[in-house]
Amino acid sequence: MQDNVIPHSYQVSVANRRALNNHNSFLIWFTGLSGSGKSTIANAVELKLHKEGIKTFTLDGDNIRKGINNDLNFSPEHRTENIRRIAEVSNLMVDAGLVVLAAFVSPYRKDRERIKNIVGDANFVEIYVNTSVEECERRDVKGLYKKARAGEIKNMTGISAPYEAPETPDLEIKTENESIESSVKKVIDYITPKLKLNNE
Ligand SMILES: Nc1ncnc2c1ncn2[C@@H]1O[C@H](COP(=O)(O)OS(=O)(=O)O)[C@@H](OP(=O)(O)O)[C@H]1O
Ligand SMILES: Nc1ncnc2c1ncn2[C@@H]1O[C@H](COP(=O)(O)OP(=O)(O)O)[C@@H](O)[C@H]1O
Repeated sequence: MQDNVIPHSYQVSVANRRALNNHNSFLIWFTGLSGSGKSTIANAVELKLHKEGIKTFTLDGDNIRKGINNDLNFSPEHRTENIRRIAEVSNLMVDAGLVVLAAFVSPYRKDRERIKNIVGDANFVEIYVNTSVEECERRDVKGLYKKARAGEIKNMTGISAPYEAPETPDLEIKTENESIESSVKKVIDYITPKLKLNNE
């Protein structure tokens, strides 16, 4: 379908943009159940980076499922398409020189593999926010687990739809007996060396 689409070659490269920003650009992908802590950690990490002068952007359900992906539901096929589009948007933002933080349930391993292929292995950090479904249900931040138990929500990840945990994430955060500050510090410690430009 795209055979006759021939990309233009641009004169400003991603390396030029990174150099201008004086930091590297890449995608930090948070995966985990609803209520596991993805948004909380991503937001706090972004704030810390922003205060350090790092150019960032956060992608999450609010700006994606209510906007560009408002045609998608929670069927396996639509979740796959949801993640594919987010990966493509992330790829553009990484090319634009940003540190992108993405917080999505992203329950399927093959979909997360595809993100890595789209943005490139070197530009992808996978963080598994590992919180048990029991704890997520106790937290029930948005009341969705209650609705799922009552049969009002179908395909609820962890209850009536699968979550395929990462086997070799770059970083695993277990939030159950850990403060938010401590989880955030683990992420910051992991990504800080990656912010340095490759030629430094
Ligand atoms: N059926 C079902 N399963 C899981 N989550 C549900 C569902 N229905 C609505 N929600 C709410 O939508 C948020 C998950 O959207 P995502 O785009 O991250 O999902 S996915 O990656 O496409 O699986 C998720 O947000 P978070 O709580 O921030 O994870 C939920 O609030
Ligand atoms: N170590 C932790 N890291 C992140 N969230 C935590 C942690 N400990 C407790 N929480 C709580 O868990 C909830 C996570 O909700 P949220 O960030 O919206 O999850 P998600 O984005 O994965 O759906 C918040 O109420 C948060 O205060």
